[in-house]
Amino acid sequence: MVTHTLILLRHGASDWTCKNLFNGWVDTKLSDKGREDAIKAGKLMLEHNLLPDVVYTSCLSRAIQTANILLEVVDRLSVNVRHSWRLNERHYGALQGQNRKEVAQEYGQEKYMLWRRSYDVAPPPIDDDCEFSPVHDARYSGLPNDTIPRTESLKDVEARLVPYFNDVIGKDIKHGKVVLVIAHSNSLRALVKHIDSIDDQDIVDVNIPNAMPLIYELNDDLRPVKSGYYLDPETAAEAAEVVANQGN
Ligand SMILES: O=C(O)[C@@H](CO)OP(=O)(O)O
Repeated sequence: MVTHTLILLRHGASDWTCKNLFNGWVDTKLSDKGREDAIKAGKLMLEHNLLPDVVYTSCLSRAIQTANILLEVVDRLSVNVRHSWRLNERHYGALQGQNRKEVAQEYGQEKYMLWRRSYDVAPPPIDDDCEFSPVHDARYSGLPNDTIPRTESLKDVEARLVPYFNDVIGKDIKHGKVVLVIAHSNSLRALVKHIDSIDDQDIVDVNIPNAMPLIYELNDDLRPVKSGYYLDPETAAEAAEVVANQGN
């Protein structure tokens, strides 16, 4: 049976992640640590001879910066990098720009975790006149106004992302290209949920660490031949635990 390689990677740490702020669709940039994260991820992929033929990223700078740094490390700056808003982080609504710890303290741990990790509960929506709203951002000017989210649950992310995975990214995978997808904590949770057929309840416990390559071998139907695995499972598990506890 022919299998195809898909590599999923969350961008390196952003400047806001380091300050414990919710990012969402806000165009935060990589921190110094995030740049180092991207270099390490590239080196690890090089060590394992996992070299992308094509890269898909979101429209957000932290993912694009990660792609650029990583491609330089693996000496593949010439590969196509395709951007899509469908790979963007989940829109965190009115929580964008707020401190995780303060949100947890103000609304309580249960609500905080419901907003952060539940499948179908979205945070309160952002106002269009808020400085963190994407409605006036030129990169989304081609989208109908009602397609631009004001908040999203993981379910909403899955709905906008899975068709793009199946119809666009999937085409390259089926053509035998090694595909690297560089996205975000929650857009990758939605993708992993879809690929691994994870239950709505169980996805609550899945956390994706920054810049840890997660490898899938897929068949022609884009179904996993075996479950996804991290190239450095121990470090990935520790880093996922840190993500899970952010804000506690
Ligand atoms: O801030 C965000 O948008 C995400 C990380 O990118 O946060 P969390 O992991 O808490 O969902």
